[in-house]
Amino acid sequence: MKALIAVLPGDGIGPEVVGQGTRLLRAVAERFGHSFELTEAPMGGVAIDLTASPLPPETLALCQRSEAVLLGAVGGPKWDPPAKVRPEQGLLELRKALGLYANLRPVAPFPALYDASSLKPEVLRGVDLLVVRELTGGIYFGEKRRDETQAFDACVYTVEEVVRVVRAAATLARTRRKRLTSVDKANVLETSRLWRAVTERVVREEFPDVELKHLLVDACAMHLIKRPADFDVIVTENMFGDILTDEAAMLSGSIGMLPSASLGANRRGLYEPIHGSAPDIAGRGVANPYGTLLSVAMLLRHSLGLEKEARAVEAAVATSIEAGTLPADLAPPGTRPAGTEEIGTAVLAHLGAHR
Ligand SMILES: NC(=O)C1=CN([C@@H]2O[C@H](COP(=O)(O)OP(=O)(O)OC[C@H]3O[C@@H](n4cnc5c(N)ncnc54)[C@H](O)[C@@H]3O)[C@@H](O)[C@H]2O)C=CC1
Ligand SMILES: CC(C)CC(=O)C(=O)O
Ligand SMILES: [Mg+2]
Repeated sequence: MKALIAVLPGDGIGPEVVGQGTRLLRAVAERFGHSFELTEAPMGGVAIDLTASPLPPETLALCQRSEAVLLGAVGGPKWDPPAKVRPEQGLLELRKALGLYANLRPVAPFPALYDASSLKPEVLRGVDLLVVRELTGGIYFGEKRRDETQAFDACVYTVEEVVRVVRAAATLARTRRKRLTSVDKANVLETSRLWRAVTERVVREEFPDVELKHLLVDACAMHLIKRPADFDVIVTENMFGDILTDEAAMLSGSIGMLPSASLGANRRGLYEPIHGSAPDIAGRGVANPYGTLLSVAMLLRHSLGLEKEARAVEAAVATSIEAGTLPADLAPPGTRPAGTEEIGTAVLAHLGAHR
């Protein structure tokens, strides 16, 4: 198949991990007989430096005409306040402009990495959960104001915004263990009371075969590390999903392991690891690229419909991890960690074996 893929490396370790992602996409195209046209564009801090805008119109237009977007990460101290324009605004605008309201963040720790996690192996055994985070509403997109004495961030959710993300999550739950946990703060927030009522109605009327439970977000943070194997699909609002998935990443051993897919009404999707630009390790060639490589698998599956290729990538990643090719954030003490590029090379080598 032919596909146009936009590539937005971004800032910090973004270009390092995305570099391995594009190598992998080219290798998949070559080995499976596809034609992927990869076009790079600036987004985030690098775009502010070039154009004064974190999401230049040309970058947005490229993403809009592409089948999929592969992104690294944006942000860094260079663009922190007092800078007026922030790289993160570009990412929020891009998600909104592409209508990507459902952010899928799977958490399925590799057994070979149980010892790298701060949790006990017996807690991690059997963990296979999917967080569906609402991505284009809530407090990240509400009106913001600030004066000398106070600041204000509005959190707004409409019924329609909740309906569509809950439908997406329940549809995914149907393909899994049919268990959906909706996470909110309905004991305090009005938006959460709306969220809970709408979720109840949508699941009862449209997904009677899916078991629905509700959890308050603070309790969910606890249950996620106490009994993570009990969860199947979690659906939650934008900010709660952002925070809970950084926490859930610790089940997998490192934040560098988790991929994501951001989807909307059509097949076009944005694929990115869940981590940020990691300025503390940028430029050293040591960043963990596995989250990005697994995001490539999600891109192949969700936007291009290439299931066989997606599985081949996931199998190559699993083989590389089982073979002990581990970056500094995962390598056991006393072992030599593999660099970012070395990991990319190992995964390409294993891809041949998993055709
Ligand atoms: N989607 C995006 O583009 C995101 C951007 N950010 C931005 O990134 C910048 C840094 O934010 P932080 O809070 O430090 O979060 P971060 O996720 O960039 O880093 C947190 C910690 O995890 C480590 N880490 C992250 N990814 C890693 C990887 N692939 N391999 C090895 N170690 C990794 C970092 O070295 C750091 O110690 C900020 O400007 C923030 O706004 C943060 C989250 C998401
Ligand atoms: C706008 C982003 C920086 C928010 C974030 O942390 C994420 O999407 O994971
Ligand atoms: Mg985050």
